[in-house]
Amino acid sequence: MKIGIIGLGSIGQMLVKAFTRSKAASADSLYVYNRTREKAEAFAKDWPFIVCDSVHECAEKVDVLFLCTKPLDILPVVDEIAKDQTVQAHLVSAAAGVSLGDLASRYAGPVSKLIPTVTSQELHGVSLYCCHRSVSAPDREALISLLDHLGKPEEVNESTIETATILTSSAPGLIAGILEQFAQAGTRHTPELSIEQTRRYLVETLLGTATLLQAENLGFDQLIERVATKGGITQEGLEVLGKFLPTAFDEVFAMTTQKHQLLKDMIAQQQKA
Ligand SMILES: O=C(O)[C@@H]1CCC=N1
Repeated sequence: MKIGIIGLGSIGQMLVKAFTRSKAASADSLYVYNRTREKAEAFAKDWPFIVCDSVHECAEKVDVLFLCTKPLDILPVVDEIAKDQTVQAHLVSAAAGVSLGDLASRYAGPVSKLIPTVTSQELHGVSLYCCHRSVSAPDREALISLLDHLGKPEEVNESTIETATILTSSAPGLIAGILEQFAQAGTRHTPELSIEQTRRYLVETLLGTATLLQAENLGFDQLIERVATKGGITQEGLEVLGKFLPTAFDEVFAMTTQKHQLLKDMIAQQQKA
């Protein structure tokens, strides 16, 4: 299976690293196009692949093509691919805000949507995907088995993908933001603990927490029960979180939904132009 990637931003780079590390792709089956060729050549020194000269060259060589450009660059790239009607690659757009309908309105071949996550570089994380009806069963299976290399693929429909995006793709950034606040509060409360110490404690604790949850297939409530003695210290902390976090997270979903809508409005403008 030949894999193509358009755009070497953080998601394009993550896919190159994950497909290479997991052996889903080899140096002679991975094709990459980036607007600045030098950046692709420099990256290929550490993570070897074939550097393409154009979007078209990449599209005509591969079976599946991941479009990892900014959302507003996706449709122009699809148009460039669709100009050559002999191209048959399965196009997989990795941009938020661009719908399956948008993609299918510009390209007659198979199209899918992927919401990847930066943690897939370590072969862990959820990859959200949905396939247009134009995607055949074998193309769908081939995509899922590629996504299997990135962690856990989860099929979603377009009515749930935006909320799911916050819980999977945005989440590493949001979790880092939460941990930074936690670390800063720790050092504010006890200045003898440096910010480096409090951050270090939390990173190791995060890793241990995720590993334990997974190893024993624990529910969050079961883990809480294991840590928090009834009437004990952790219980006090949990009560504070229960008071403030529901409003904070409701607001996170409200604001990110607004931003998704703004992006979809801009894509709709592109569709009209
Ligand atoms: O923050 C963003 O706009 C994108 C979508 C999800 C993760 N990154």
